Amino acid sequence: MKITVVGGGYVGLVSGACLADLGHDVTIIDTVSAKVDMINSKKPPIYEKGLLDILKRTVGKNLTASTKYENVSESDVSLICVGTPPKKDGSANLDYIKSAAASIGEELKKKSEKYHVVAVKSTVPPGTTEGIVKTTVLEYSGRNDEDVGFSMNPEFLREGLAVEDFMHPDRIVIGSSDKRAGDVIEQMYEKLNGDVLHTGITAAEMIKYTSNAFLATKISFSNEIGNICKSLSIDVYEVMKGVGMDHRISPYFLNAGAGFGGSCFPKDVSALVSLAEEKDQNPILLKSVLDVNKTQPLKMTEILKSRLCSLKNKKIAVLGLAFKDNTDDIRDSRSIPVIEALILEEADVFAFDPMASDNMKNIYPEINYCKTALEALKDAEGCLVMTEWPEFSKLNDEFNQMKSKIIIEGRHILTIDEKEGICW
Ligand SMILES: NC(=O)C1=CN([C@@H]2O[C@H](COP(=O)(O)OP(=O)(O)OC[C@H]3O[C@@H](n4cnc5c(N)ncnc54)[C@H](O)[C@@H]3O)[C@@H](O)[C@H]2O)C=CC1
Ligand SMILES: O=C(O)[C@H]1O[C@H](OP(=O)(O)OP(=O)(O)OC[C@H]2O[C@@H](n3ccc(=O)[nH]c3=O)[C@H](O)[C@@H]2O)[C@H](O)[C@@H](O)[C@@H]1O
Repeated sequence: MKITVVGGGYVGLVSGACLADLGHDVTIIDTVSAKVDMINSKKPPIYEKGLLDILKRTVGKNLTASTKYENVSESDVSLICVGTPPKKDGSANLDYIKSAAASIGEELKKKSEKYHVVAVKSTVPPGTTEGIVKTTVLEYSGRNDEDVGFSMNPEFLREGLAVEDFMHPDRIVIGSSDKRAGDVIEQMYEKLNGDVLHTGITAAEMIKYTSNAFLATKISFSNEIGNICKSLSIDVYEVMKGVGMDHRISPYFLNAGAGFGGSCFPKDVSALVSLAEEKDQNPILLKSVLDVNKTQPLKMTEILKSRLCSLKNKKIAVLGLAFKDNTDDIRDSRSIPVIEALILEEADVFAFDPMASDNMKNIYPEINYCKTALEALKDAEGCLVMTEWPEFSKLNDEFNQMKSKIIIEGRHILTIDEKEGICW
């Protein structure tokens, strides 16, 4: 199958590379020429485990990247994977979606014999695929919806595990305007084993928001229970282990701590709140999910301040800058409000992250970036652990180099005894 992937970011690049690895002919289109050049040189612009090997196997054979849309009309499917970032009011900015749909439409105008399916993989509010993508593609192409099909095929991959998740999905959701379009998308995934669910287009759009909102709710719920547990001197991890053994609950996403970051949970829950409010609903549960998440990281600096009295001019180690382990992505990382608070308290911040320091330097050039955890910890008076990097579990003697061993953990990752959890 010939596939055009529009947008070469986390979702587009991983999806495009994996689809090429499954044997399809794939062209990734991105407006940023530096990204396109890197992909064509087999250098992933983002870090994802396994991605480099796939690019080595496929670029120059059945995977190519381009800034031009010229191959669209020859392909069977175009997958829209551009960003849908939050606007100031929390609603989703759909400008990139509209512009991608217009460019696809212009290309489809040129050769109009071949049946083509436009599928949206980006996370979009219900109504977007039909209300914006379909109308724009049909307007710009001059075609009708008999020879262009439309689908919404949400992506559920996690950063850091993106290749693994794409290749081994729990489910493949295919929302489509008609059976023909849905069957083309199903065929695209025929080599994968996930359960396939065909739905209407708006239901598929809503499945994506609901999945992310539910996972975010599990985390904020665990954090609230964790805060209660801390006040009662109970270990929330022991509690959640017992709770998660009920198969109706499941043990996943019950890790209490500094809260959820990343480019999707905060953005998607806010967009769902905004959608609900547009329809005169008051989504109190979802608003609380965001409220718990906002206050959670600041509890860490509060605890630290209560232990040290003042943070002024004190060396504080921040371990972990990425929003989670195995990624260099710092979007909405819980370490951002923590660094902000430490700067306000005039602390001397010494940060270490195995991958994300360069990205954080662009936001906070004024703090110190260390090459090792030891460099950050040596003579520090306090330490905040912000990311669940597995290698932090191996740290032991390094903590003995601290001036005072006050260690507040926002993730349940350390194995040493002298530590305090944010909510356990
Ligand atoms: N990052 C993730 O783990 C996941 C993201 N999603 C959703 O997928 C969508 C994309 O997310 P990411 O890949 O993280 O975004 P990203 O920001 O990493 O990538 C988007 C890419 O699209 C390109 N682009 C923008 N406008 C374009 C246009 N008109 N034509 C061609 N390229 C264009 C940008 O240059 C950028 O490289 C979002 O809706 C997100 O919510 C869904 C599942 C997982
Ligand atoms: O739509 C998306 O972009 C993606 O969002 C999340 O994936 P991702 O944000 O990459 O990472 P997660 O592993 O879900 O972690 C998100 C945040 O929650 C935190 N988290 C996770 C699990 C947990 O139990 N507790 C907890 O605080 C992590 O530290 C991290 O900050 C979803 O897990 C994916 O299914 C979805 O496709």
